[in-house]
Amino acid sequence: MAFTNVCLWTLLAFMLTWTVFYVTNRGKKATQLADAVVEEREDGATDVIIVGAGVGGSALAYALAKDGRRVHVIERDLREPERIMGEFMQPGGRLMLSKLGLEDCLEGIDAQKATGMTVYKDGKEAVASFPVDNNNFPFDPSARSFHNGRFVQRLRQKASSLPNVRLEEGTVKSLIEEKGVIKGVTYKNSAGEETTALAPLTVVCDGCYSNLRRSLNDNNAEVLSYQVGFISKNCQLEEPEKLKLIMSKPSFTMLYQISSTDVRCVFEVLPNNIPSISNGEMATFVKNTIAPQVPLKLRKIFLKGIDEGEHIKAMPTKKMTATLSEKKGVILLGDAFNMRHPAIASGMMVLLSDILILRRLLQPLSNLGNAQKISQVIKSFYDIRKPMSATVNTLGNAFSQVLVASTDEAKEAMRQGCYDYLSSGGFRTSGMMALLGGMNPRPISLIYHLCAITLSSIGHLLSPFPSPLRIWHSLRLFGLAMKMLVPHLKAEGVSQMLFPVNAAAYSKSYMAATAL
Ligand SMILES: Cc1cc2nc3c(=O)[nH]c(=O)nc-3n(C[C@H](O)[C@H](O)[C@H](O)COP(=O)(O)OP(=O)(O)OC[C@H]3O[C@@H](n4cnc5c(N)ncnc54)[C@H](O)[C@@H]3O)c2cc1C
Repeated sequence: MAFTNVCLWTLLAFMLTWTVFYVTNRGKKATQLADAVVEEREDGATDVIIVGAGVGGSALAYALAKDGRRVHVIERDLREPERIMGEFMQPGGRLMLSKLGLEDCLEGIDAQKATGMTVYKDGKEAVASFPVDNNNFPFDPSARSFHNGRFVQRLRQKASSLPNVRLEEGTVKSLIEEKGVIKGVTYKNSAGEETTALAPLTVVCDGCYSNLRRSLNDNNAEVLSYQVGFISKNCQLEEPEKLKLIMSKPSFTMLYQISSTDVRCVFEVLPNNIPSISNGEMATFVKNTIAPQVPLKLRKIFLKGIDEGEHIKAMPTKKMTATLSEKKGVILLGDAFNMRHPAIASGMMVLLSDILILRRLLQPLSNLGNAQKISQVIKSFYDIRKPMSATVNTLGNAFSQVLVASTDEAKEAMRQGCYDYLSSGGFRTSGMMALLGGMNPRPISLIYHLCAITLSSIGHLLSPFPSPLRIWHSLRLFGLAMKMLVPHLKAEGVSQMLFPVNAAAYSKSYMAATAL
């Protein structure tokens, strides 16, 4: 007893000493920072240069200009983009848009309401809806799907309608750097002249093919697969409010309404086996391999686009963990900063959440020329974004792996388990849909549901009785699940992800009903 008491008191004393040391040290650091001689730059009329006016660059330009910053956005091509990415805005993303005052950019573009999805596997189907009674989500629980280019144009118009935003067509060639501080960019303007722009802060938001990232960090994107898509025009899906997810082979196929008359058809192919689009092999692959797996009631619409010779496009799907740059005076954002598999269509949501966080952190700074303070902002930004970004990144990467068909019994059991879980209704379905919709960005909930899927898949595999072979497959399935989850957790930072206070703070600040 006496020994236990001594141990407890020693531990308490240690913790008290550590706390006092930590608090004092933090105080000292803060004072040092305030006293530090910081370089205040006066670079003329611009506060922020933004490279790229895609989803992120345009939204950020609007947010910062609303706070009074003078923003110069340089975009390579101001025509309406035609892409097969960024066509589905999750409910969580719509909440972020509304907090940024940009919700009206989803209006006037014939965007379609989506309330969930219908999942198809081996002749069976199940409906999974976004939960309508989620007390933690203070917004309309529905998504919107649309032509990405129309949405981007609305964002650009909205940003450039502000007098303190200058949106210019030009291609940024390089960043101007002096002693580790980014001072601006060199770019080719629409007249073809090489010129420069200077500002105390440069935000690089040049998308998934970013050229500028290389001069800021050595982060490399990993190509996971390709998404191949085309549009079937002048048609409407049965129950158009539900995205159709088909668990096909080699991986998933999706159909969703992107306007009142256009249906996006998209499927995934693995990197080592991509039929050529230009010589017609892809169209044949669609007809002979993918179409027969599309349920009969959807097949006519699926084939319509191919039969009418609609353009087929392929996009690499990539993943890249977020890494901070050592350089000062610069922020990387959007796909140039962080990417996850797009199976759960959430890249824009993470990006808009990032913009909200950055905007809030930058608001107290009267002058963006204090490179040291900007560095502090970036470090805080990196931590605050974790609940949303880590949940979405881990879910996207794990979900995409589960959706790949396999002849391996353990992998297939996991895939079946995922279908069963999503189609079971009740708490399991609503929990997963809240995660997929960005309505509950809590890593701990994600881990809970991923573990539950694993355990129910194992239960399924062992039934009706646990033979030695079934036990062996179950153990392998468990190993696979760990292999799927652990690297993602490690990449996102276990402690940052699992510390529940971070998620609670994020929800309180960024998911609350109140405007920012
Ligand atoms: C196949 C696929 C499907 C996806 N589907 C979805 C989805 O349904 N929902 C979702 O939320 N997310 C989805 N995503 C992710 C989402 O599209 C991205 O996260 C989002 O578009 C990133 O926005 P961004 O502003 O970083 O980049 P972008 O929107 O790509 O914008 C980058 C801009 O920078 C410009 N630019 C590039 N280089 C230069 C330069 N040197 N100088 C000047 N300008 C330059 C480009 O022209 C472009 O306008 C998908 C991704 C993929 C790959």
